Amino acid sequence: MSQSLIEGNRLSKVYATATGPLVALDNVSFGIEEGEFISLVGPSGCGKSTLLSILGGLEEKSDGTLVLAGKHHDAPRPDLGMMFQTSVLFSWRTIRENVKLPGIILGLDRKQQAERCDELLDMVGLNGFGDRYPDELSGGMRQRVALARLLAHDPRVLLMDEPFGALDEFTRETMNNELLRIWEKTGKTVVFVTHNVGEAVFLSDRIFVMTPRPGRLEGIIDVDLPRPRKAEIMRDPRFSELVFDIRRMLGVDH
Ligand SMILES: Nc1ncnc2c1ncn2[C@@H]1O[C@H](COP(=O)(O)OP(=O)(O)OP(=O)(O)O)[C@@H](O)[C@H]1O
Repeated sequence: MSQSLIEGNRLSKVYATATGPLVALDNVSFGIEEGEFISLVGPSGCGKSTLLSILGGLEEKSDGTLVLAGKHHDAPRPDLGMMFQTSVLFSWRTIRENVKLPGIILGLDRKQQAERCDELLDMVGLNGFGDRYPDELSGGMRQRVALARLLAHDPRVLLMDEPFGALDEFTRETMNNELLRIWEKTGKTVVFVTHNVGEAVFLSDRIFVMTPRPGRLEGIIDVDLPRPRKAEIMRDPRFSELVFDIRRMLGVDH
């Protein structure tokens, strides 16, 4: 059987805390295929960020194995990119300089990076904003910059931790549409953390449903909705059915 791009096998994470060991992830196994859009959903504290950090090589696992593109994986690497809820932009650098930063750190060709930066700003709808500073932009625009920066060094896998969680509902929907458009165009593999079940159904090929204490993978849901997806898909009875099934798995609708 061919190997998945990312394979987690019996992953566990135990944190040492003042009150004793805390099991944040318990025996989590999965495979993620190249080009898939995966969401991790579950209530606060079920281990979504911990799992994403382990996937990003930022956090050490306590047990289990993790393989990325056929190699054991436990440290940050250039074919991974991470994006967080707040954009962590450098306020003294222009938007263009912020977007180019990962490429500079990785020592990529500066001319190519400059061209790519302009293409990316265009792609995220920020054409003409390259010389502005982060403080001059709205929260939604700053997350667009973060998205362009995430793509700047052309990582194979995008790890996104509630990237639009701090945005208002309308901006979040716009960003979700943009993300899907970019994902369809670039064919990246995405792992996306969210509390929002509707957002996960709208975006994903498959949803990893997680439950807390200890953090477990309760089940994996195939989202059998057609693509490309537009907001109208939310009117599809199958959309509501999937949202309901996931909420029930999470114990929300009794
Ligand atoms: N560095 C740490 N030290 C000790 N405990 C931690 C640490 N990081 C996370 N935890 C604990 O591990 C569990 C899982 O946390 P995690 O942040 O992964 O959950 P989450 O599902 O991402 O939550 P949220 O949706 O609120 O961000 C929680 O009980 C949390 O308190």
